[in-house]
Amino acid sequence: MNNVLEARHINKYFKKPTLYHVLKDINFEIKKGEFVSIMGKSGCGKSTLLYILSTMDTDYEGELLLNNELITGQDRDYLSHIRNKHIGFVFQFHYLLSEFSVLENVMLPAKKLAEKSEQEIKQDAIEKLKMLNIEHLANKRASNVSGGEKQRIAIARALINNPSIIMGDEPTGNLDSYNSENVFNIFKQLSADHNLSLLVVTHDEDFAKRTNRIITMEDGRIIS
Ligand SMILES: Nc1ncnc2c1ncn2[C@@H]1O[C@H](COP(=O)(O)OP(=O)(O)OP(=O)(O)O)[C@@H](O)[C@H]1O
Repeated sequence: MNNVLEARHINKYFKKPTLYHVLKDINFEIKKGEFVSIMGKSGCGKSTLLYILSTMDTDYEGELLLNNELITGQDRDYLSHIRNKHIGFVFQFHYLLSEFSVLENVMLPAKKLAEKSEQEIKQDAIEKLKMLNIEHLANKRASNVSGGEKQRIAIARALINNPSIIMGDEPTGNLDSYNSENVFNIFKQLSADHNLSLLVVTHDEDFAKRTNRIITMEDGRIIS
């Protein structure tokens, strides 16, 4: 009952250029507060799986549940709403809008959700920046901060709607070891102190070893 995310018998086929069975009977669950990593060689299907789990790709077989609600088969508008409300994303590249301020970047997903006033959203964004020790950057342009700071801003943005789960696709892939460690510690703290679930695709074994659980994929299957 405590599952935030559940994948049941997920299969995925790419139909072009030839039929390719890319995900093969994927089953797993992520509990509240769990910090889980996904590892596997290049091409084993990690990004394809993350795309499905994040509700972006709906062309698959099987069932996906988010907070015990069946997500599979819901229409696009509903999925977009669910995604914005319950899932925070942190990518290898931060995708911040460079001409906007740091504060405006963090506020954007909450504005899109449109459930709070501008003033409330601003307060929430400042609170997230404080949580990540980057409140002093609030009024800087996003283009004028360092790489490590950009990733912390991206994490603040991922947290703005108080999601149930953070999904990361190589979130430390573009960072040096100091900043990677920083991101790891932030994730660890979010899971331990805020009971947030995290699911992170990574090639970094040192990072993965220190998460609660490693899901290892090989040739489209979970092997451990
Ligand atoms: N749109 C597509 N059409 C056909 N095949 C695809 C498509 N997207 C990915 N693939 C293939 O599916 C397989 C899984 O790709 P995926 O990107 O999920 O791997 P990955 O484990 O994330 O790899 P990496 O670690 O390099 O990011 C690969 O063989 C890839 O070439």
